[in-house]
Amino acid sequence: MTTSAPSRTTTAPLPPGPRAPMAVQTWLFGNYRQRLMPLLRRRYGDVIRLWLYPDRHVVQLADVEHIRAVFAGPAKVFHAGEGNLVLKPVMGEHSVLITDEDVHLRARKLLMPAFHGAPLRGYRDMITELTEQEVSRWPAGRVFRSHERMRVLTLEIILRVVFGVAEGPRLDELRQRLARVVDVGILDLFGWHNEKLRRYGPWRRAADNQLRVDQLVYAEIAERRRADDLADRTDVLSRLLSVSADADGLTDAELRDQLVTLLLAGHETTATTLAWSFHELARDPRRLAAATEAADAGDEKYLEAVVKEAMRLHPVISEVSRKLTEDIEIGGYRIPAGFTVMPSIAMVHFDDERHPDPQRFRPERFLDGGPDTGSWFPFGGGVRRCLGAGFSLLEATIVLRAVLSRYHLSPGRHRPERGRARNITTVPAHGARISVTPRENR
Ligand code: HEM
Repeated sequence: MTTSAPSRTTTAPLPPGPRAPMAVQTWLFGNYRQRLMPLLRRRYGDVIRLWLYPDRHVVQLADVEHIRAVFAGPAKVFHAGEGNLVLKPVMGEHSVLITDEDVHLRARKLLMPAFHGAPLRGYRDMITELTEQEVSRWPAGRVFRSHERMRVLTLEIILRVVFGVAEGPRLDELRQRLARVVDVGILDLFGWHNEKLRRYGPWRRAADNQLRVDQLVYAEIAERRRADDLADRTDVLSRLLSVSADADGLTDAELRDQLVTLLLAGHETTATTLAWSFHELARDPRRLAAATEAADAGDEKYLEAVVKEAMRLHPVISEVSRKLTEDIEIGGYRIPAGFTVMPSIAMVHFDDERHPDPQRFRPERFLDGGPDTGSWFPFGGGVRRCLGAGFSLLEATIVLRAVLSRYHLSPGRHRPERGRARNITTVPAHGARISVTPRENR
C-alpha cells in the first residue's frame, strides 16, 4: 500500500467500510472491537471507515506509516481534544484531554513538570510504601480478582500524586465515588451525552455521583487555596495553585477539570496493565521464574519488558482519536474535515508482520532494542502522547517487583481471559483472577 503524508485533496475516494446502521456499529465496536477490527481489516484494508456514536464519521488506521503521519501532523488539523469528545462530560471542558491547540498546550505545560525528571523519581518511595501496605493484606491461597486490588492501589497512588497525603472523610468519599465513575459500560456512555437520559435510573445515579465528586474536589481546592505551605508541597494541586498566584493562574473550574482528568486517566489504565501482567505471568511458569529472578536481582529492565508486553498484547486503550479540521488524504483515500481518524493501537499490536506470533506473551521482545519504532504505542503519540507514560511504567514496574518479591503467583483459571469493554478501556473479563502463596525464601 502506498503511503502519502496527509494533504488536501478533493478527488480521491472515501475509505471503504461496513454499511450497518450507526447504532449497530457502535454496539459491535463498543463491545467487541478487538475481535471486530481484525475482521474488518481483512475485508477493507488498512483504512476503514466506520459510523460510530458520538463522533459519527470515523476512520480507523492500521498502517504504521499512516499513523506516523497523523502523529506528526499539525495540531491545528488533528484535533485530539475534539476527538476525545466522548470523555468531555466527565473530564470537563478545560481538561488537557479535551482541549486543543494553544489551550491544550498551556494545560499540558502546567501539568507536565509533575511527571518528569526529579518529581517523577521522587514518587518511588511513596509507590513502594503503598504497594507494600496493599500486598501484605492479600489472602494467601485464595483466588481473588487482581484487577480489583490493583484499582484500589493505583487510585491510592494517584490520589497521593494529585493531592499529597490523602486522608480524612472527604477523600474517603472521593475514593468511593471515583471508583464508580470509571465503572461504566457502553450503555452508560450514552447517558453521558444525553440530558434526557440523565434523568433516569442508572444514568441519574451516575450524574448524581459525578455532581458529588465535583463538590468534593471543589471543597479540596478551596481548602488548599487557604494553605500557607504551598511552596513546600509537591503534589499536583499545590503546584498548580502556586502557578495560580501568577497572572496566568487557573480558575477553580480549570483546576477541577485537570485534577479529575489525572485521577481518572491515571489509575484504571495502570491497574489494568498490572492485572494483565499478573494474569500472563501466572499462566507462564518460565516467564514467572524469569520475572521473579529479575525482581530479586533488582533488574527492572526485565520487569519493564513484562509490563510493556502486557500493554502490547492487551492494549488498555484500543485506539486514539483525532478530529480533522481540514480534508486530508491517507493511503489514497480522501478523509474530509469533520471526520475522526483513529490510529488503531490494537490492530498494529496484533499485526504479525510487526510482532511475530502476536498472540503469544513474550516479554523478551522488549529486550535488546524492542520492536520497530511506531509498532508499539499504547500511550498514543505526537504532542498528545500520554502525559503519564513515564509515571505508569515506573509505577507498574515497582508494583510488579514488590509482588514478585513476596509471592508466587498461580492462575485463578487456566483458560486465558478475554478482554471486556469498560468505558473506553478494555479490561480482563473475569478480573484477572490469581492466587498467591508467600515465597519460602523470604
Ligand atoms: C498503562 C497506563 C496508561 C495508558 C495505557 C495510557 C494511555 C493513554 C493514551 C492512549 C492516551 C491518548 C494519547 C493520544 O491521543 O495520542 C493518553 C493520554 C493521557 N494520559 Fe494516559 N495512559 C496511561 C496512564 C496514565 C497515567 C498514569 C496518567 C496520569 C498520571 C495519564 C494521564 C494522561 C493524560 C493527562 C492524557 C492526555 C494527554 C494530552 O492530551 O496531551 N495516563 N493516555
